Amino acid sequence: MAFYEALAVPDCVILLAEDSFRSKLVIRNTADFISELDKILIGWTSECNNEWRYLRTLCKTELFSGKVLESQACLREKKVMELVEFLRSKEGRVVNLGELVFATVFNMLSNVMISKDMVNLEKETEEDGGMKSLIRGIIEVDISDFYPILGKFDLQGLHKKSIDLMTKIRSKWEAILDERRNSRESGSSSQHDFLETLLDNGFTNDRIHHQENWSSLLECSIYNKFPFNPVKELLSAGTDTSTSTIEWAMAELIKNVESMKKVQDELETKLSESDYPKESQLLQMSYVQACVKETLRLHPPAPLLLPHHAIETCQVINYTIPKDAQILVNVWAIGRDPLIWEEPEMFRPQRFLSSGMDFKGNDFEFLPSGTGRRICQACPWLQ
Ligand code: HEM
Repeated sequence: MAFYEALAVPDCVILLAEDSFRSKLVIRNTADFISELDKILIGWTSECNNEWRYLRTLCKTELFSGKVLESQACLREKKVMELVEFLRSKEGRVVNLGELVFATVFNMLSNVMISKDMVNLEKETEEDGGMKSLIRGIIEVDISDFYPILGKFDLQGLHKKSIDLMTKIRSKWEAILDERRNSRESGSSSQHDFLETLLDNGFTNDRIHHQENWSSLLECSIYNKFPFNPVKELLSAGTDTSTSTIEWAMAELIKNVESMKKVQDELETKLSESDYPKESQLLQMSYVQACVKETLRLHPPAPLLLPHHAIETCQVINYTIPKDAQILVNVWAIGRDPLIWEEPEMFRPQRFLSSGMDFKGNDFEFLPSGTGRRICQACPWLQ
């Protein structure tokens, strides 16, 4: 059994597997990178400064508290039912499940954020303005986000593409903001969404857009690819992670007939008495929950988490972690470590049935949502 140690460096937690340290932790000097990240985004800011703390608290109370999540359950259930109805209407025809799940998750989140569907299940329409491909473009991973030294070579040709994308997205968001401000001014806005919370809390358009930094941000490698306001950041953080988990779960279940049968049996038994699936019923579906965990073990949507940074030099076992090192925790490798997991490459949901292990960041062998103070904001509450 590998020995794992959690080291609380201020600002981050480093996880070590004693015997295979190097393969699970990548460290590099990032002084330049860090100076770029002093601007404000929840997930990509290097510092747990006041702005980060403020946004994180705002998200916690307004989006992810038990009470808020419960009050929004019917909205998510409605979106799931729309997807089911849509699939029913396509019976016997080929559908792209990944695209449909992406649109469903995106609309779940956009309704919470701005009380609107932003993409159409059937195809991209004039109304959604091609939002789906814009968001897909933003979350395309740029290798230089993890290895900034490669940034100047723009190996994937993403630099120019990102600037075009961000300009388009910005103009769409300006229209949404203007519309909302106008309806607030005329007293006709009755929305209770996250955008309303931001406006109630005094967020100006400039602050929402980080307008004052706009031109300088375009110069820097990370910022020109990532959304500049909390609404957009949450939309992109939540959509691809959830979609990839659902796509991988379906792919694994299609390959593993026995597991698929168990899922179908559980769904049939637990859902037999209701007209439509309710989130509260998920609590009784232990096998479905085990499948989600097993999917996240094998296919974590953020295999290296987000980059962490050591704010002071420290010693971990025999290794010196230098001040300003950027730390990438390879949770993909940890999730497949043969010293921890029996038959690690196999999809075996039953391993979670008796283990009590979850993704709240307390079990260092299984960290799909990270751990410590920078743990995913949404995951610990999604049990
Ligand atoms: C399957 C679903 C998801 C997975 C596996 C996941 C995973 C992660 C991971 C690994 C991190 C970085 C943690 C670290 O570096 O220590 C993260 C951060 C974050 N996630 Fe998620 N995520 C998911 C869904 C969501 C959703 C639905 C939202 C919001 C609607 C969200 C919002 C965030 C935010 C705001 C952060 C940054 C937190 C901070 O740095 O303070 N995530 N997530």
